[in-house]
Formats: sequence, structure tokens, C-alpha cells
Amino acid sequence: MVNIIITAPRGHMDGLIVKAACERDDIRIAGGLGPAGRDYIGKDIGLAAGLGREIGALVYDDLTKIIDQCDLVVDFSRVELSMEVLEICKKYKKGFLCGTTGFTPQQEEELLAAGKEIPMMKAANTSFVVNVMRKLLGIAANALGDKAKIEILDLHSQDKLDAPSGTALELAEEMAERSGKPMDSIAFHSVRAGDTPSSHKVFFGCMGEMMEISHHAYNWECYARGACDAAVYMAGHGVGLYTMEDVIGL
Ligand SMILES: NC(=O)C1=CN([C@@H]2O[C@H](COP(=O)(O)OP(=O)(O)OC[C@H]3O[C@@H](n4cnc5c(N)ncnc54)[C@H](O)[C@@H]3O)[C@@H](O)[C@H]2O)C=CC1
Ligand SMILES: O=C(O)C1=N[C@H](C(=O)O)C[C@H](O)C1
Repeated sequence: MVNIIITAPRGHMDGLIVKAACERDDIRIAGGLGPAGRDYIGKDIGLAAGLGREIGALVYDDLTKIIDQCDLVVDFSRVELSMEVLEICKKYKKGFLCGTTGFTPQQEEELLAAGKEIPMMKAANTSFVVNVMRKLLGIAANALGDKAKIEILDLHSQDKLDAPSGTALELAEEMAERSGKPMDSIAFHSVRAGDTPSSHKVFFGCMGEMMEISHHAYNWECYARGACDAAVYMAGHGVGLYTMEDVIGL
């Protein structure tokens, strides 16, 4: 059993994580964290997340008031909040599962370095299927080498703050690493329109032929399920830097 705190339960992702966690018997939600002044501070996280029922855990506006009650914090929110949560997790020696995207390279480094102090995972995409796709892309990029020009298109909702998506960057890193080609040989394109949950298309443009590998999420539940699997995985492991590849066992 892993005890988790979920930040931003009114947010799109964290609300779904509350719901997904409540459907499992290997996760206990110890509490939530919301921005000061919101009407759901001090209220049950089940109500704050829109479950329509209480689950026996409250939302606080100060993480330090409840951090002792958890094994790890699950945070899919905003860069600023995630960096604050990171510091508190390090101070209290708690695990940190960070699904937020849009960090600067320096912030990324800080997040990854935390793996030397606490159980740490920074995953731009917690979908099982996207992580299988990532593996396939590495194989394809390595096999095609200079025969293919790689371009990535990501489509997301018009509310998304970052572009390219965190997933597009992680997919590109995998392909660059596996093929030995530089990151800047890969081109990125982003569409932010309507309420598209998320699509990623990777084009391998060759002479006289084109290969495409795509993933489409029709809702965000795949990410919430994956976040719960990652939380349970991390609880069974000590200090270290973990990835979704570890969770999935690829
Ligand atoms: N790793 C993954 O698989 C996925 C990652 N994401 C990422 O998760 C992040 C959140 O996405 P959404 O849920 O769609 O955004 P959202 O805008 O629906 O939710 C963000 C929440 O953070 C809250 N927040 C901001 N500052 C806060 C503070 N100081 N204290 C407490 N709460 C605060 C806001 O009130 C809001 O409820 C984005 O970076 C997105 O890219 C989204 C989907 C999947
Ligand atoms: O909808 C989002 O926002 C998503 N963000 C992540 C990203 O930046 O890659 C994961 C997924 O694409 C959904």
C-alpha cells in the first residue's frame, strides 16, 4: 500500500488521478494540496476532485502540514508549483512523481538530480502505450539513420501552456540517443486548438516513401492510470531516479 498526496485536485489531470487512485486497493490518498484561498481548502479531496463523494482525506494549502502522512507526492500541475513541491519532498525525504511539463533545461536537471536524494520520477507521459511507442521510435530511428528526416507533430488543447509538448521532447531524446543523431536534426510542430486531449505523430521522411508512427489519446485517463502504476512502483523502491520504462518493464 502506498500513501500519496495529490497536488492540484481541481486540475484536469490530478482530478483524474484522484478518481483512478480511489478505484485501486494498493493506493491510499493521504490528502491534497490546493492554492491558498480556494473554497475547497479544508474540504474532502473527493469533493474537490469532482468525484461527488467524500473519501476521508482533506485538501490543504500548505504541503508541510501533511507531508509526514505520505510516502510520495504526485504532482501534475504547473512548473512553479512543481519546483516548490520538489524542495519540500527533498527536505522531508519523500518520493516525488512529477508529471508536469514545460520546465527549463536547468529545472529539468534539478528534478533529475533529486534522484540522488529521494525516490524520483519525472515523466512527461505516463501512458503505457506512449511508452511502448517511444521504444518503437528508438528502434525505427536507429534502423533508418540518415535515410530518414524525422519531424514530430503534437496536437493539444488550446489551454496547454507549453510547446512542443513534454512528450514530443522525450520522444525526440529517445530517437536522438538511439540513432546517434543530434536533437536539433529533429523538427517540432505544435497545434494548440480546441479541446484535443493529445496526439503525437512522428514522421520518418525518406526518399520516395514516408513512415508515420502515431498515438492519439481520446481522453486523459490513460495518463492517470499510468501515474497510479508509477506511484505503486516507486513505493516499492528506495532512493533513485525512475522512468516509466522501469514501471512498464520494457
Ligand atoms: N505526464 C503526463 O502523462 C501528463 C502530463 N500533463 C501535464 O500536467 C500538467 C497539468 O495539466 P492539466 O491538468 O491539464 O492542467 P490544469 O490547468 O487543468 O491543472 C493545473 C492545476 O494546477 C493548479 N495550481 C497551479 N498553481 C498551484 C499552486 N501554487 N498550488 C496548488 N495548485 C496550483 C491549478 O489551480 C490547476 O488546478 C501540465 O504540465 C501537462 O502538460 C498532462 C497530461 C498527462
Ligand atoms: O494535455 C497535456 O497537457 C499533455 N501534456 C503532456 C505533454 O506535454 O506531453 C502529456 C500529454 O501529451 C498530454
